[in-house]
Amino acid sequence: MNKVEHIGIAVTDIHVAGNIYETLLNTSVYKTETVKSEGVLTAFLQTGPNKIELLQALNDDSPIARFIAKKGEGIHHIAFEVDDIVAEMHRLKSEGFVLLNDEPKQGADNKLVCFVHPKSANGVLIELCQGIESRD
Ligand SMILES: CC[C@H](C(=O)O)C(=O)SCCNC(=O)CCNC(=O)[C@H](O)C(C)(C)COP(=O)(O)OP(=O)(O)OC[C@H]1O[C@@H](n2cnc3c(N)ncnc32)[C@H](O)[C@@H]1OP(=O)(O)O
Ligand SMILES: [Co+2]
Repeated sequence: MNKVEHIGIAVTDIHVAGNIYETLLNTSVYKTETVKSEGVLTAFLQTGPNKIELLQALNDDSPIARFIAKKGEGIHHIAFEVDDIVAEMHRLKSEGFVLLNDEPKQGADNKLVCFVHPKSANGVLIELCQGIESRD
């Protein structure tokens, strides 16, 4: 695990939240992206080396919709950058962590991602991210 790649925040309206975080961080949303496979619309902001990913549900089946229904808006996950997501998935699995996908899957912002169940990490949903351009 190299560093925190982004912090994911579940929001009901990505435009309202985007304006709030642009003012708060004194920066602009640099990318919005729909990830249909995840049922999410995302918006990214960067301040220094840190990224914030705002996430709005595309439909009621979205994990974001279920999260907000249960817990309201707020921090949804912490994503870590890894060099080799397959190797990290094997390592975590061998250490007994519960992975939510068996293969890396397409994430936002040009990443391959995998999620670790919150029950494996003291109630925190963890995302592993590998930049697609860094794959050989
Ligand atoms: C990929 C695009 C983008 C990117 O960065 O590239 C993203 O980050 S997309 C983010 C959205 N996608 C995901 O979150 C995929 C992984 N998530 C899941 O598979 C589910 O959301 C899961 C399994 C974490 C929860 O599923 P579900 O909500 O259907 O189940 P429960 O409501 O029964 O939850 C089980 C248990 O976990 C607690 N929970 C749920 N979500 C979270 C969370 N984000 N953080 C912490 N805890 C969470 C929930 O409260 C239940 O606990 P319990 O004690 O039983 O109430
Ligand atoms: Co994320």
